[in-house]
Amino acid sequence: AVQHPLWPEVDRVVKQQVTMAKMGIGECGTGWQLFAEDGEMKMYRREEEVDGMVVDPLKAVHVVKGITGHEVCNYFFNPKYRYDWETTLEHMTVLETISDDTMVFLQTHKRIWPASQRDVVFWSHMRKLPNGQDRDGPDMWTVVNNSTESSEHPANAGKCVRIYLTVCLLCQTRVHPPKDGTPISRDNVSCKITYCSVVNPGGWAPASVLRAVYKREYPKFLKRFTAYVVNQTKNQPILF
Ligand SMILES: CCCCCc1ccc(-c2ccc(S(=O)(=O)CCO)cc2)cc1CCc1ccccn1
Repeated sequence: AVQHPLWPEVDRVVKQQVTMAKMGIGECGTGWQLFAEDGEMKMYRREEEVDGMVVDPLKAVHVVKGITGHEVCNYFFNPKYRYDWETTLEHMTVLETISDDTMVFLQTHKRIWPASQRDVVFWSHMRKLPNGQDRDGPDMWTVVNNSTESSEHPANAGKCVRIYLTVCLLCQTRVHPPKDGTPISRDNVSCKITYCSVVNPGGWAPASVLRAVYKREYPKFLKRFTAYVVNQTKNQPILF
């Protein structure tokens, strides 16, 4: 089949992001600070600035009972659910459907005072990853979102400041088979979620405002999103 022009970049960025997401916090270099903790969820950030702008990389690790990596990635990737869980989303447009696992989105996020409103254009790709070493272990699933250009939606042409991001959601399903050989239920599965993001806020925004936004919004986003997936799947057959 003829390759889409974005495909080589998608494949390269996905492999690069998954490799980094798999690395433990200790292996990801120094300077990571734990800035939020809630039960199984631990959120780290590194304070980094590029041209005086805050671009703090973020890495969150969470373990959620009762859901699988395939289910988590489906609800994160599929646009039809996004308004249900993405609290700061004002508008989302699918600019292009490249394939059933690769799409291009335009999103405008609600304005956060005193900064100006932001928008973002990114490709989003969902993929099952071979689990390599242990053949019979459950697979890993990932969704990678990466900023891209759109000639129809040039950056900073309207009221919004264009942000640039790379996001990786990496999910590993864990199955704890019941001792008595009964069929596996949702009580026997859990999902280890690693969420990595680097966001360049585009135009200038005060470092204190950005860091306050991230400190408030990221824990809220991950808790709300995972609770949403638990609620959506609880009475459905398990999707491995
Ligand atoms: C002055 C504020 C400037 C930054 C605002 C900003 C930046 C990035 C994003 C954002 C974060 C995650 C994604 S995603 O993981 O791809 C999921 C699909 O939506 C896409 C966009 C959002 C927001 C708005 C504030 C904010 C910060 C975190 C989390 C949520 N909201």
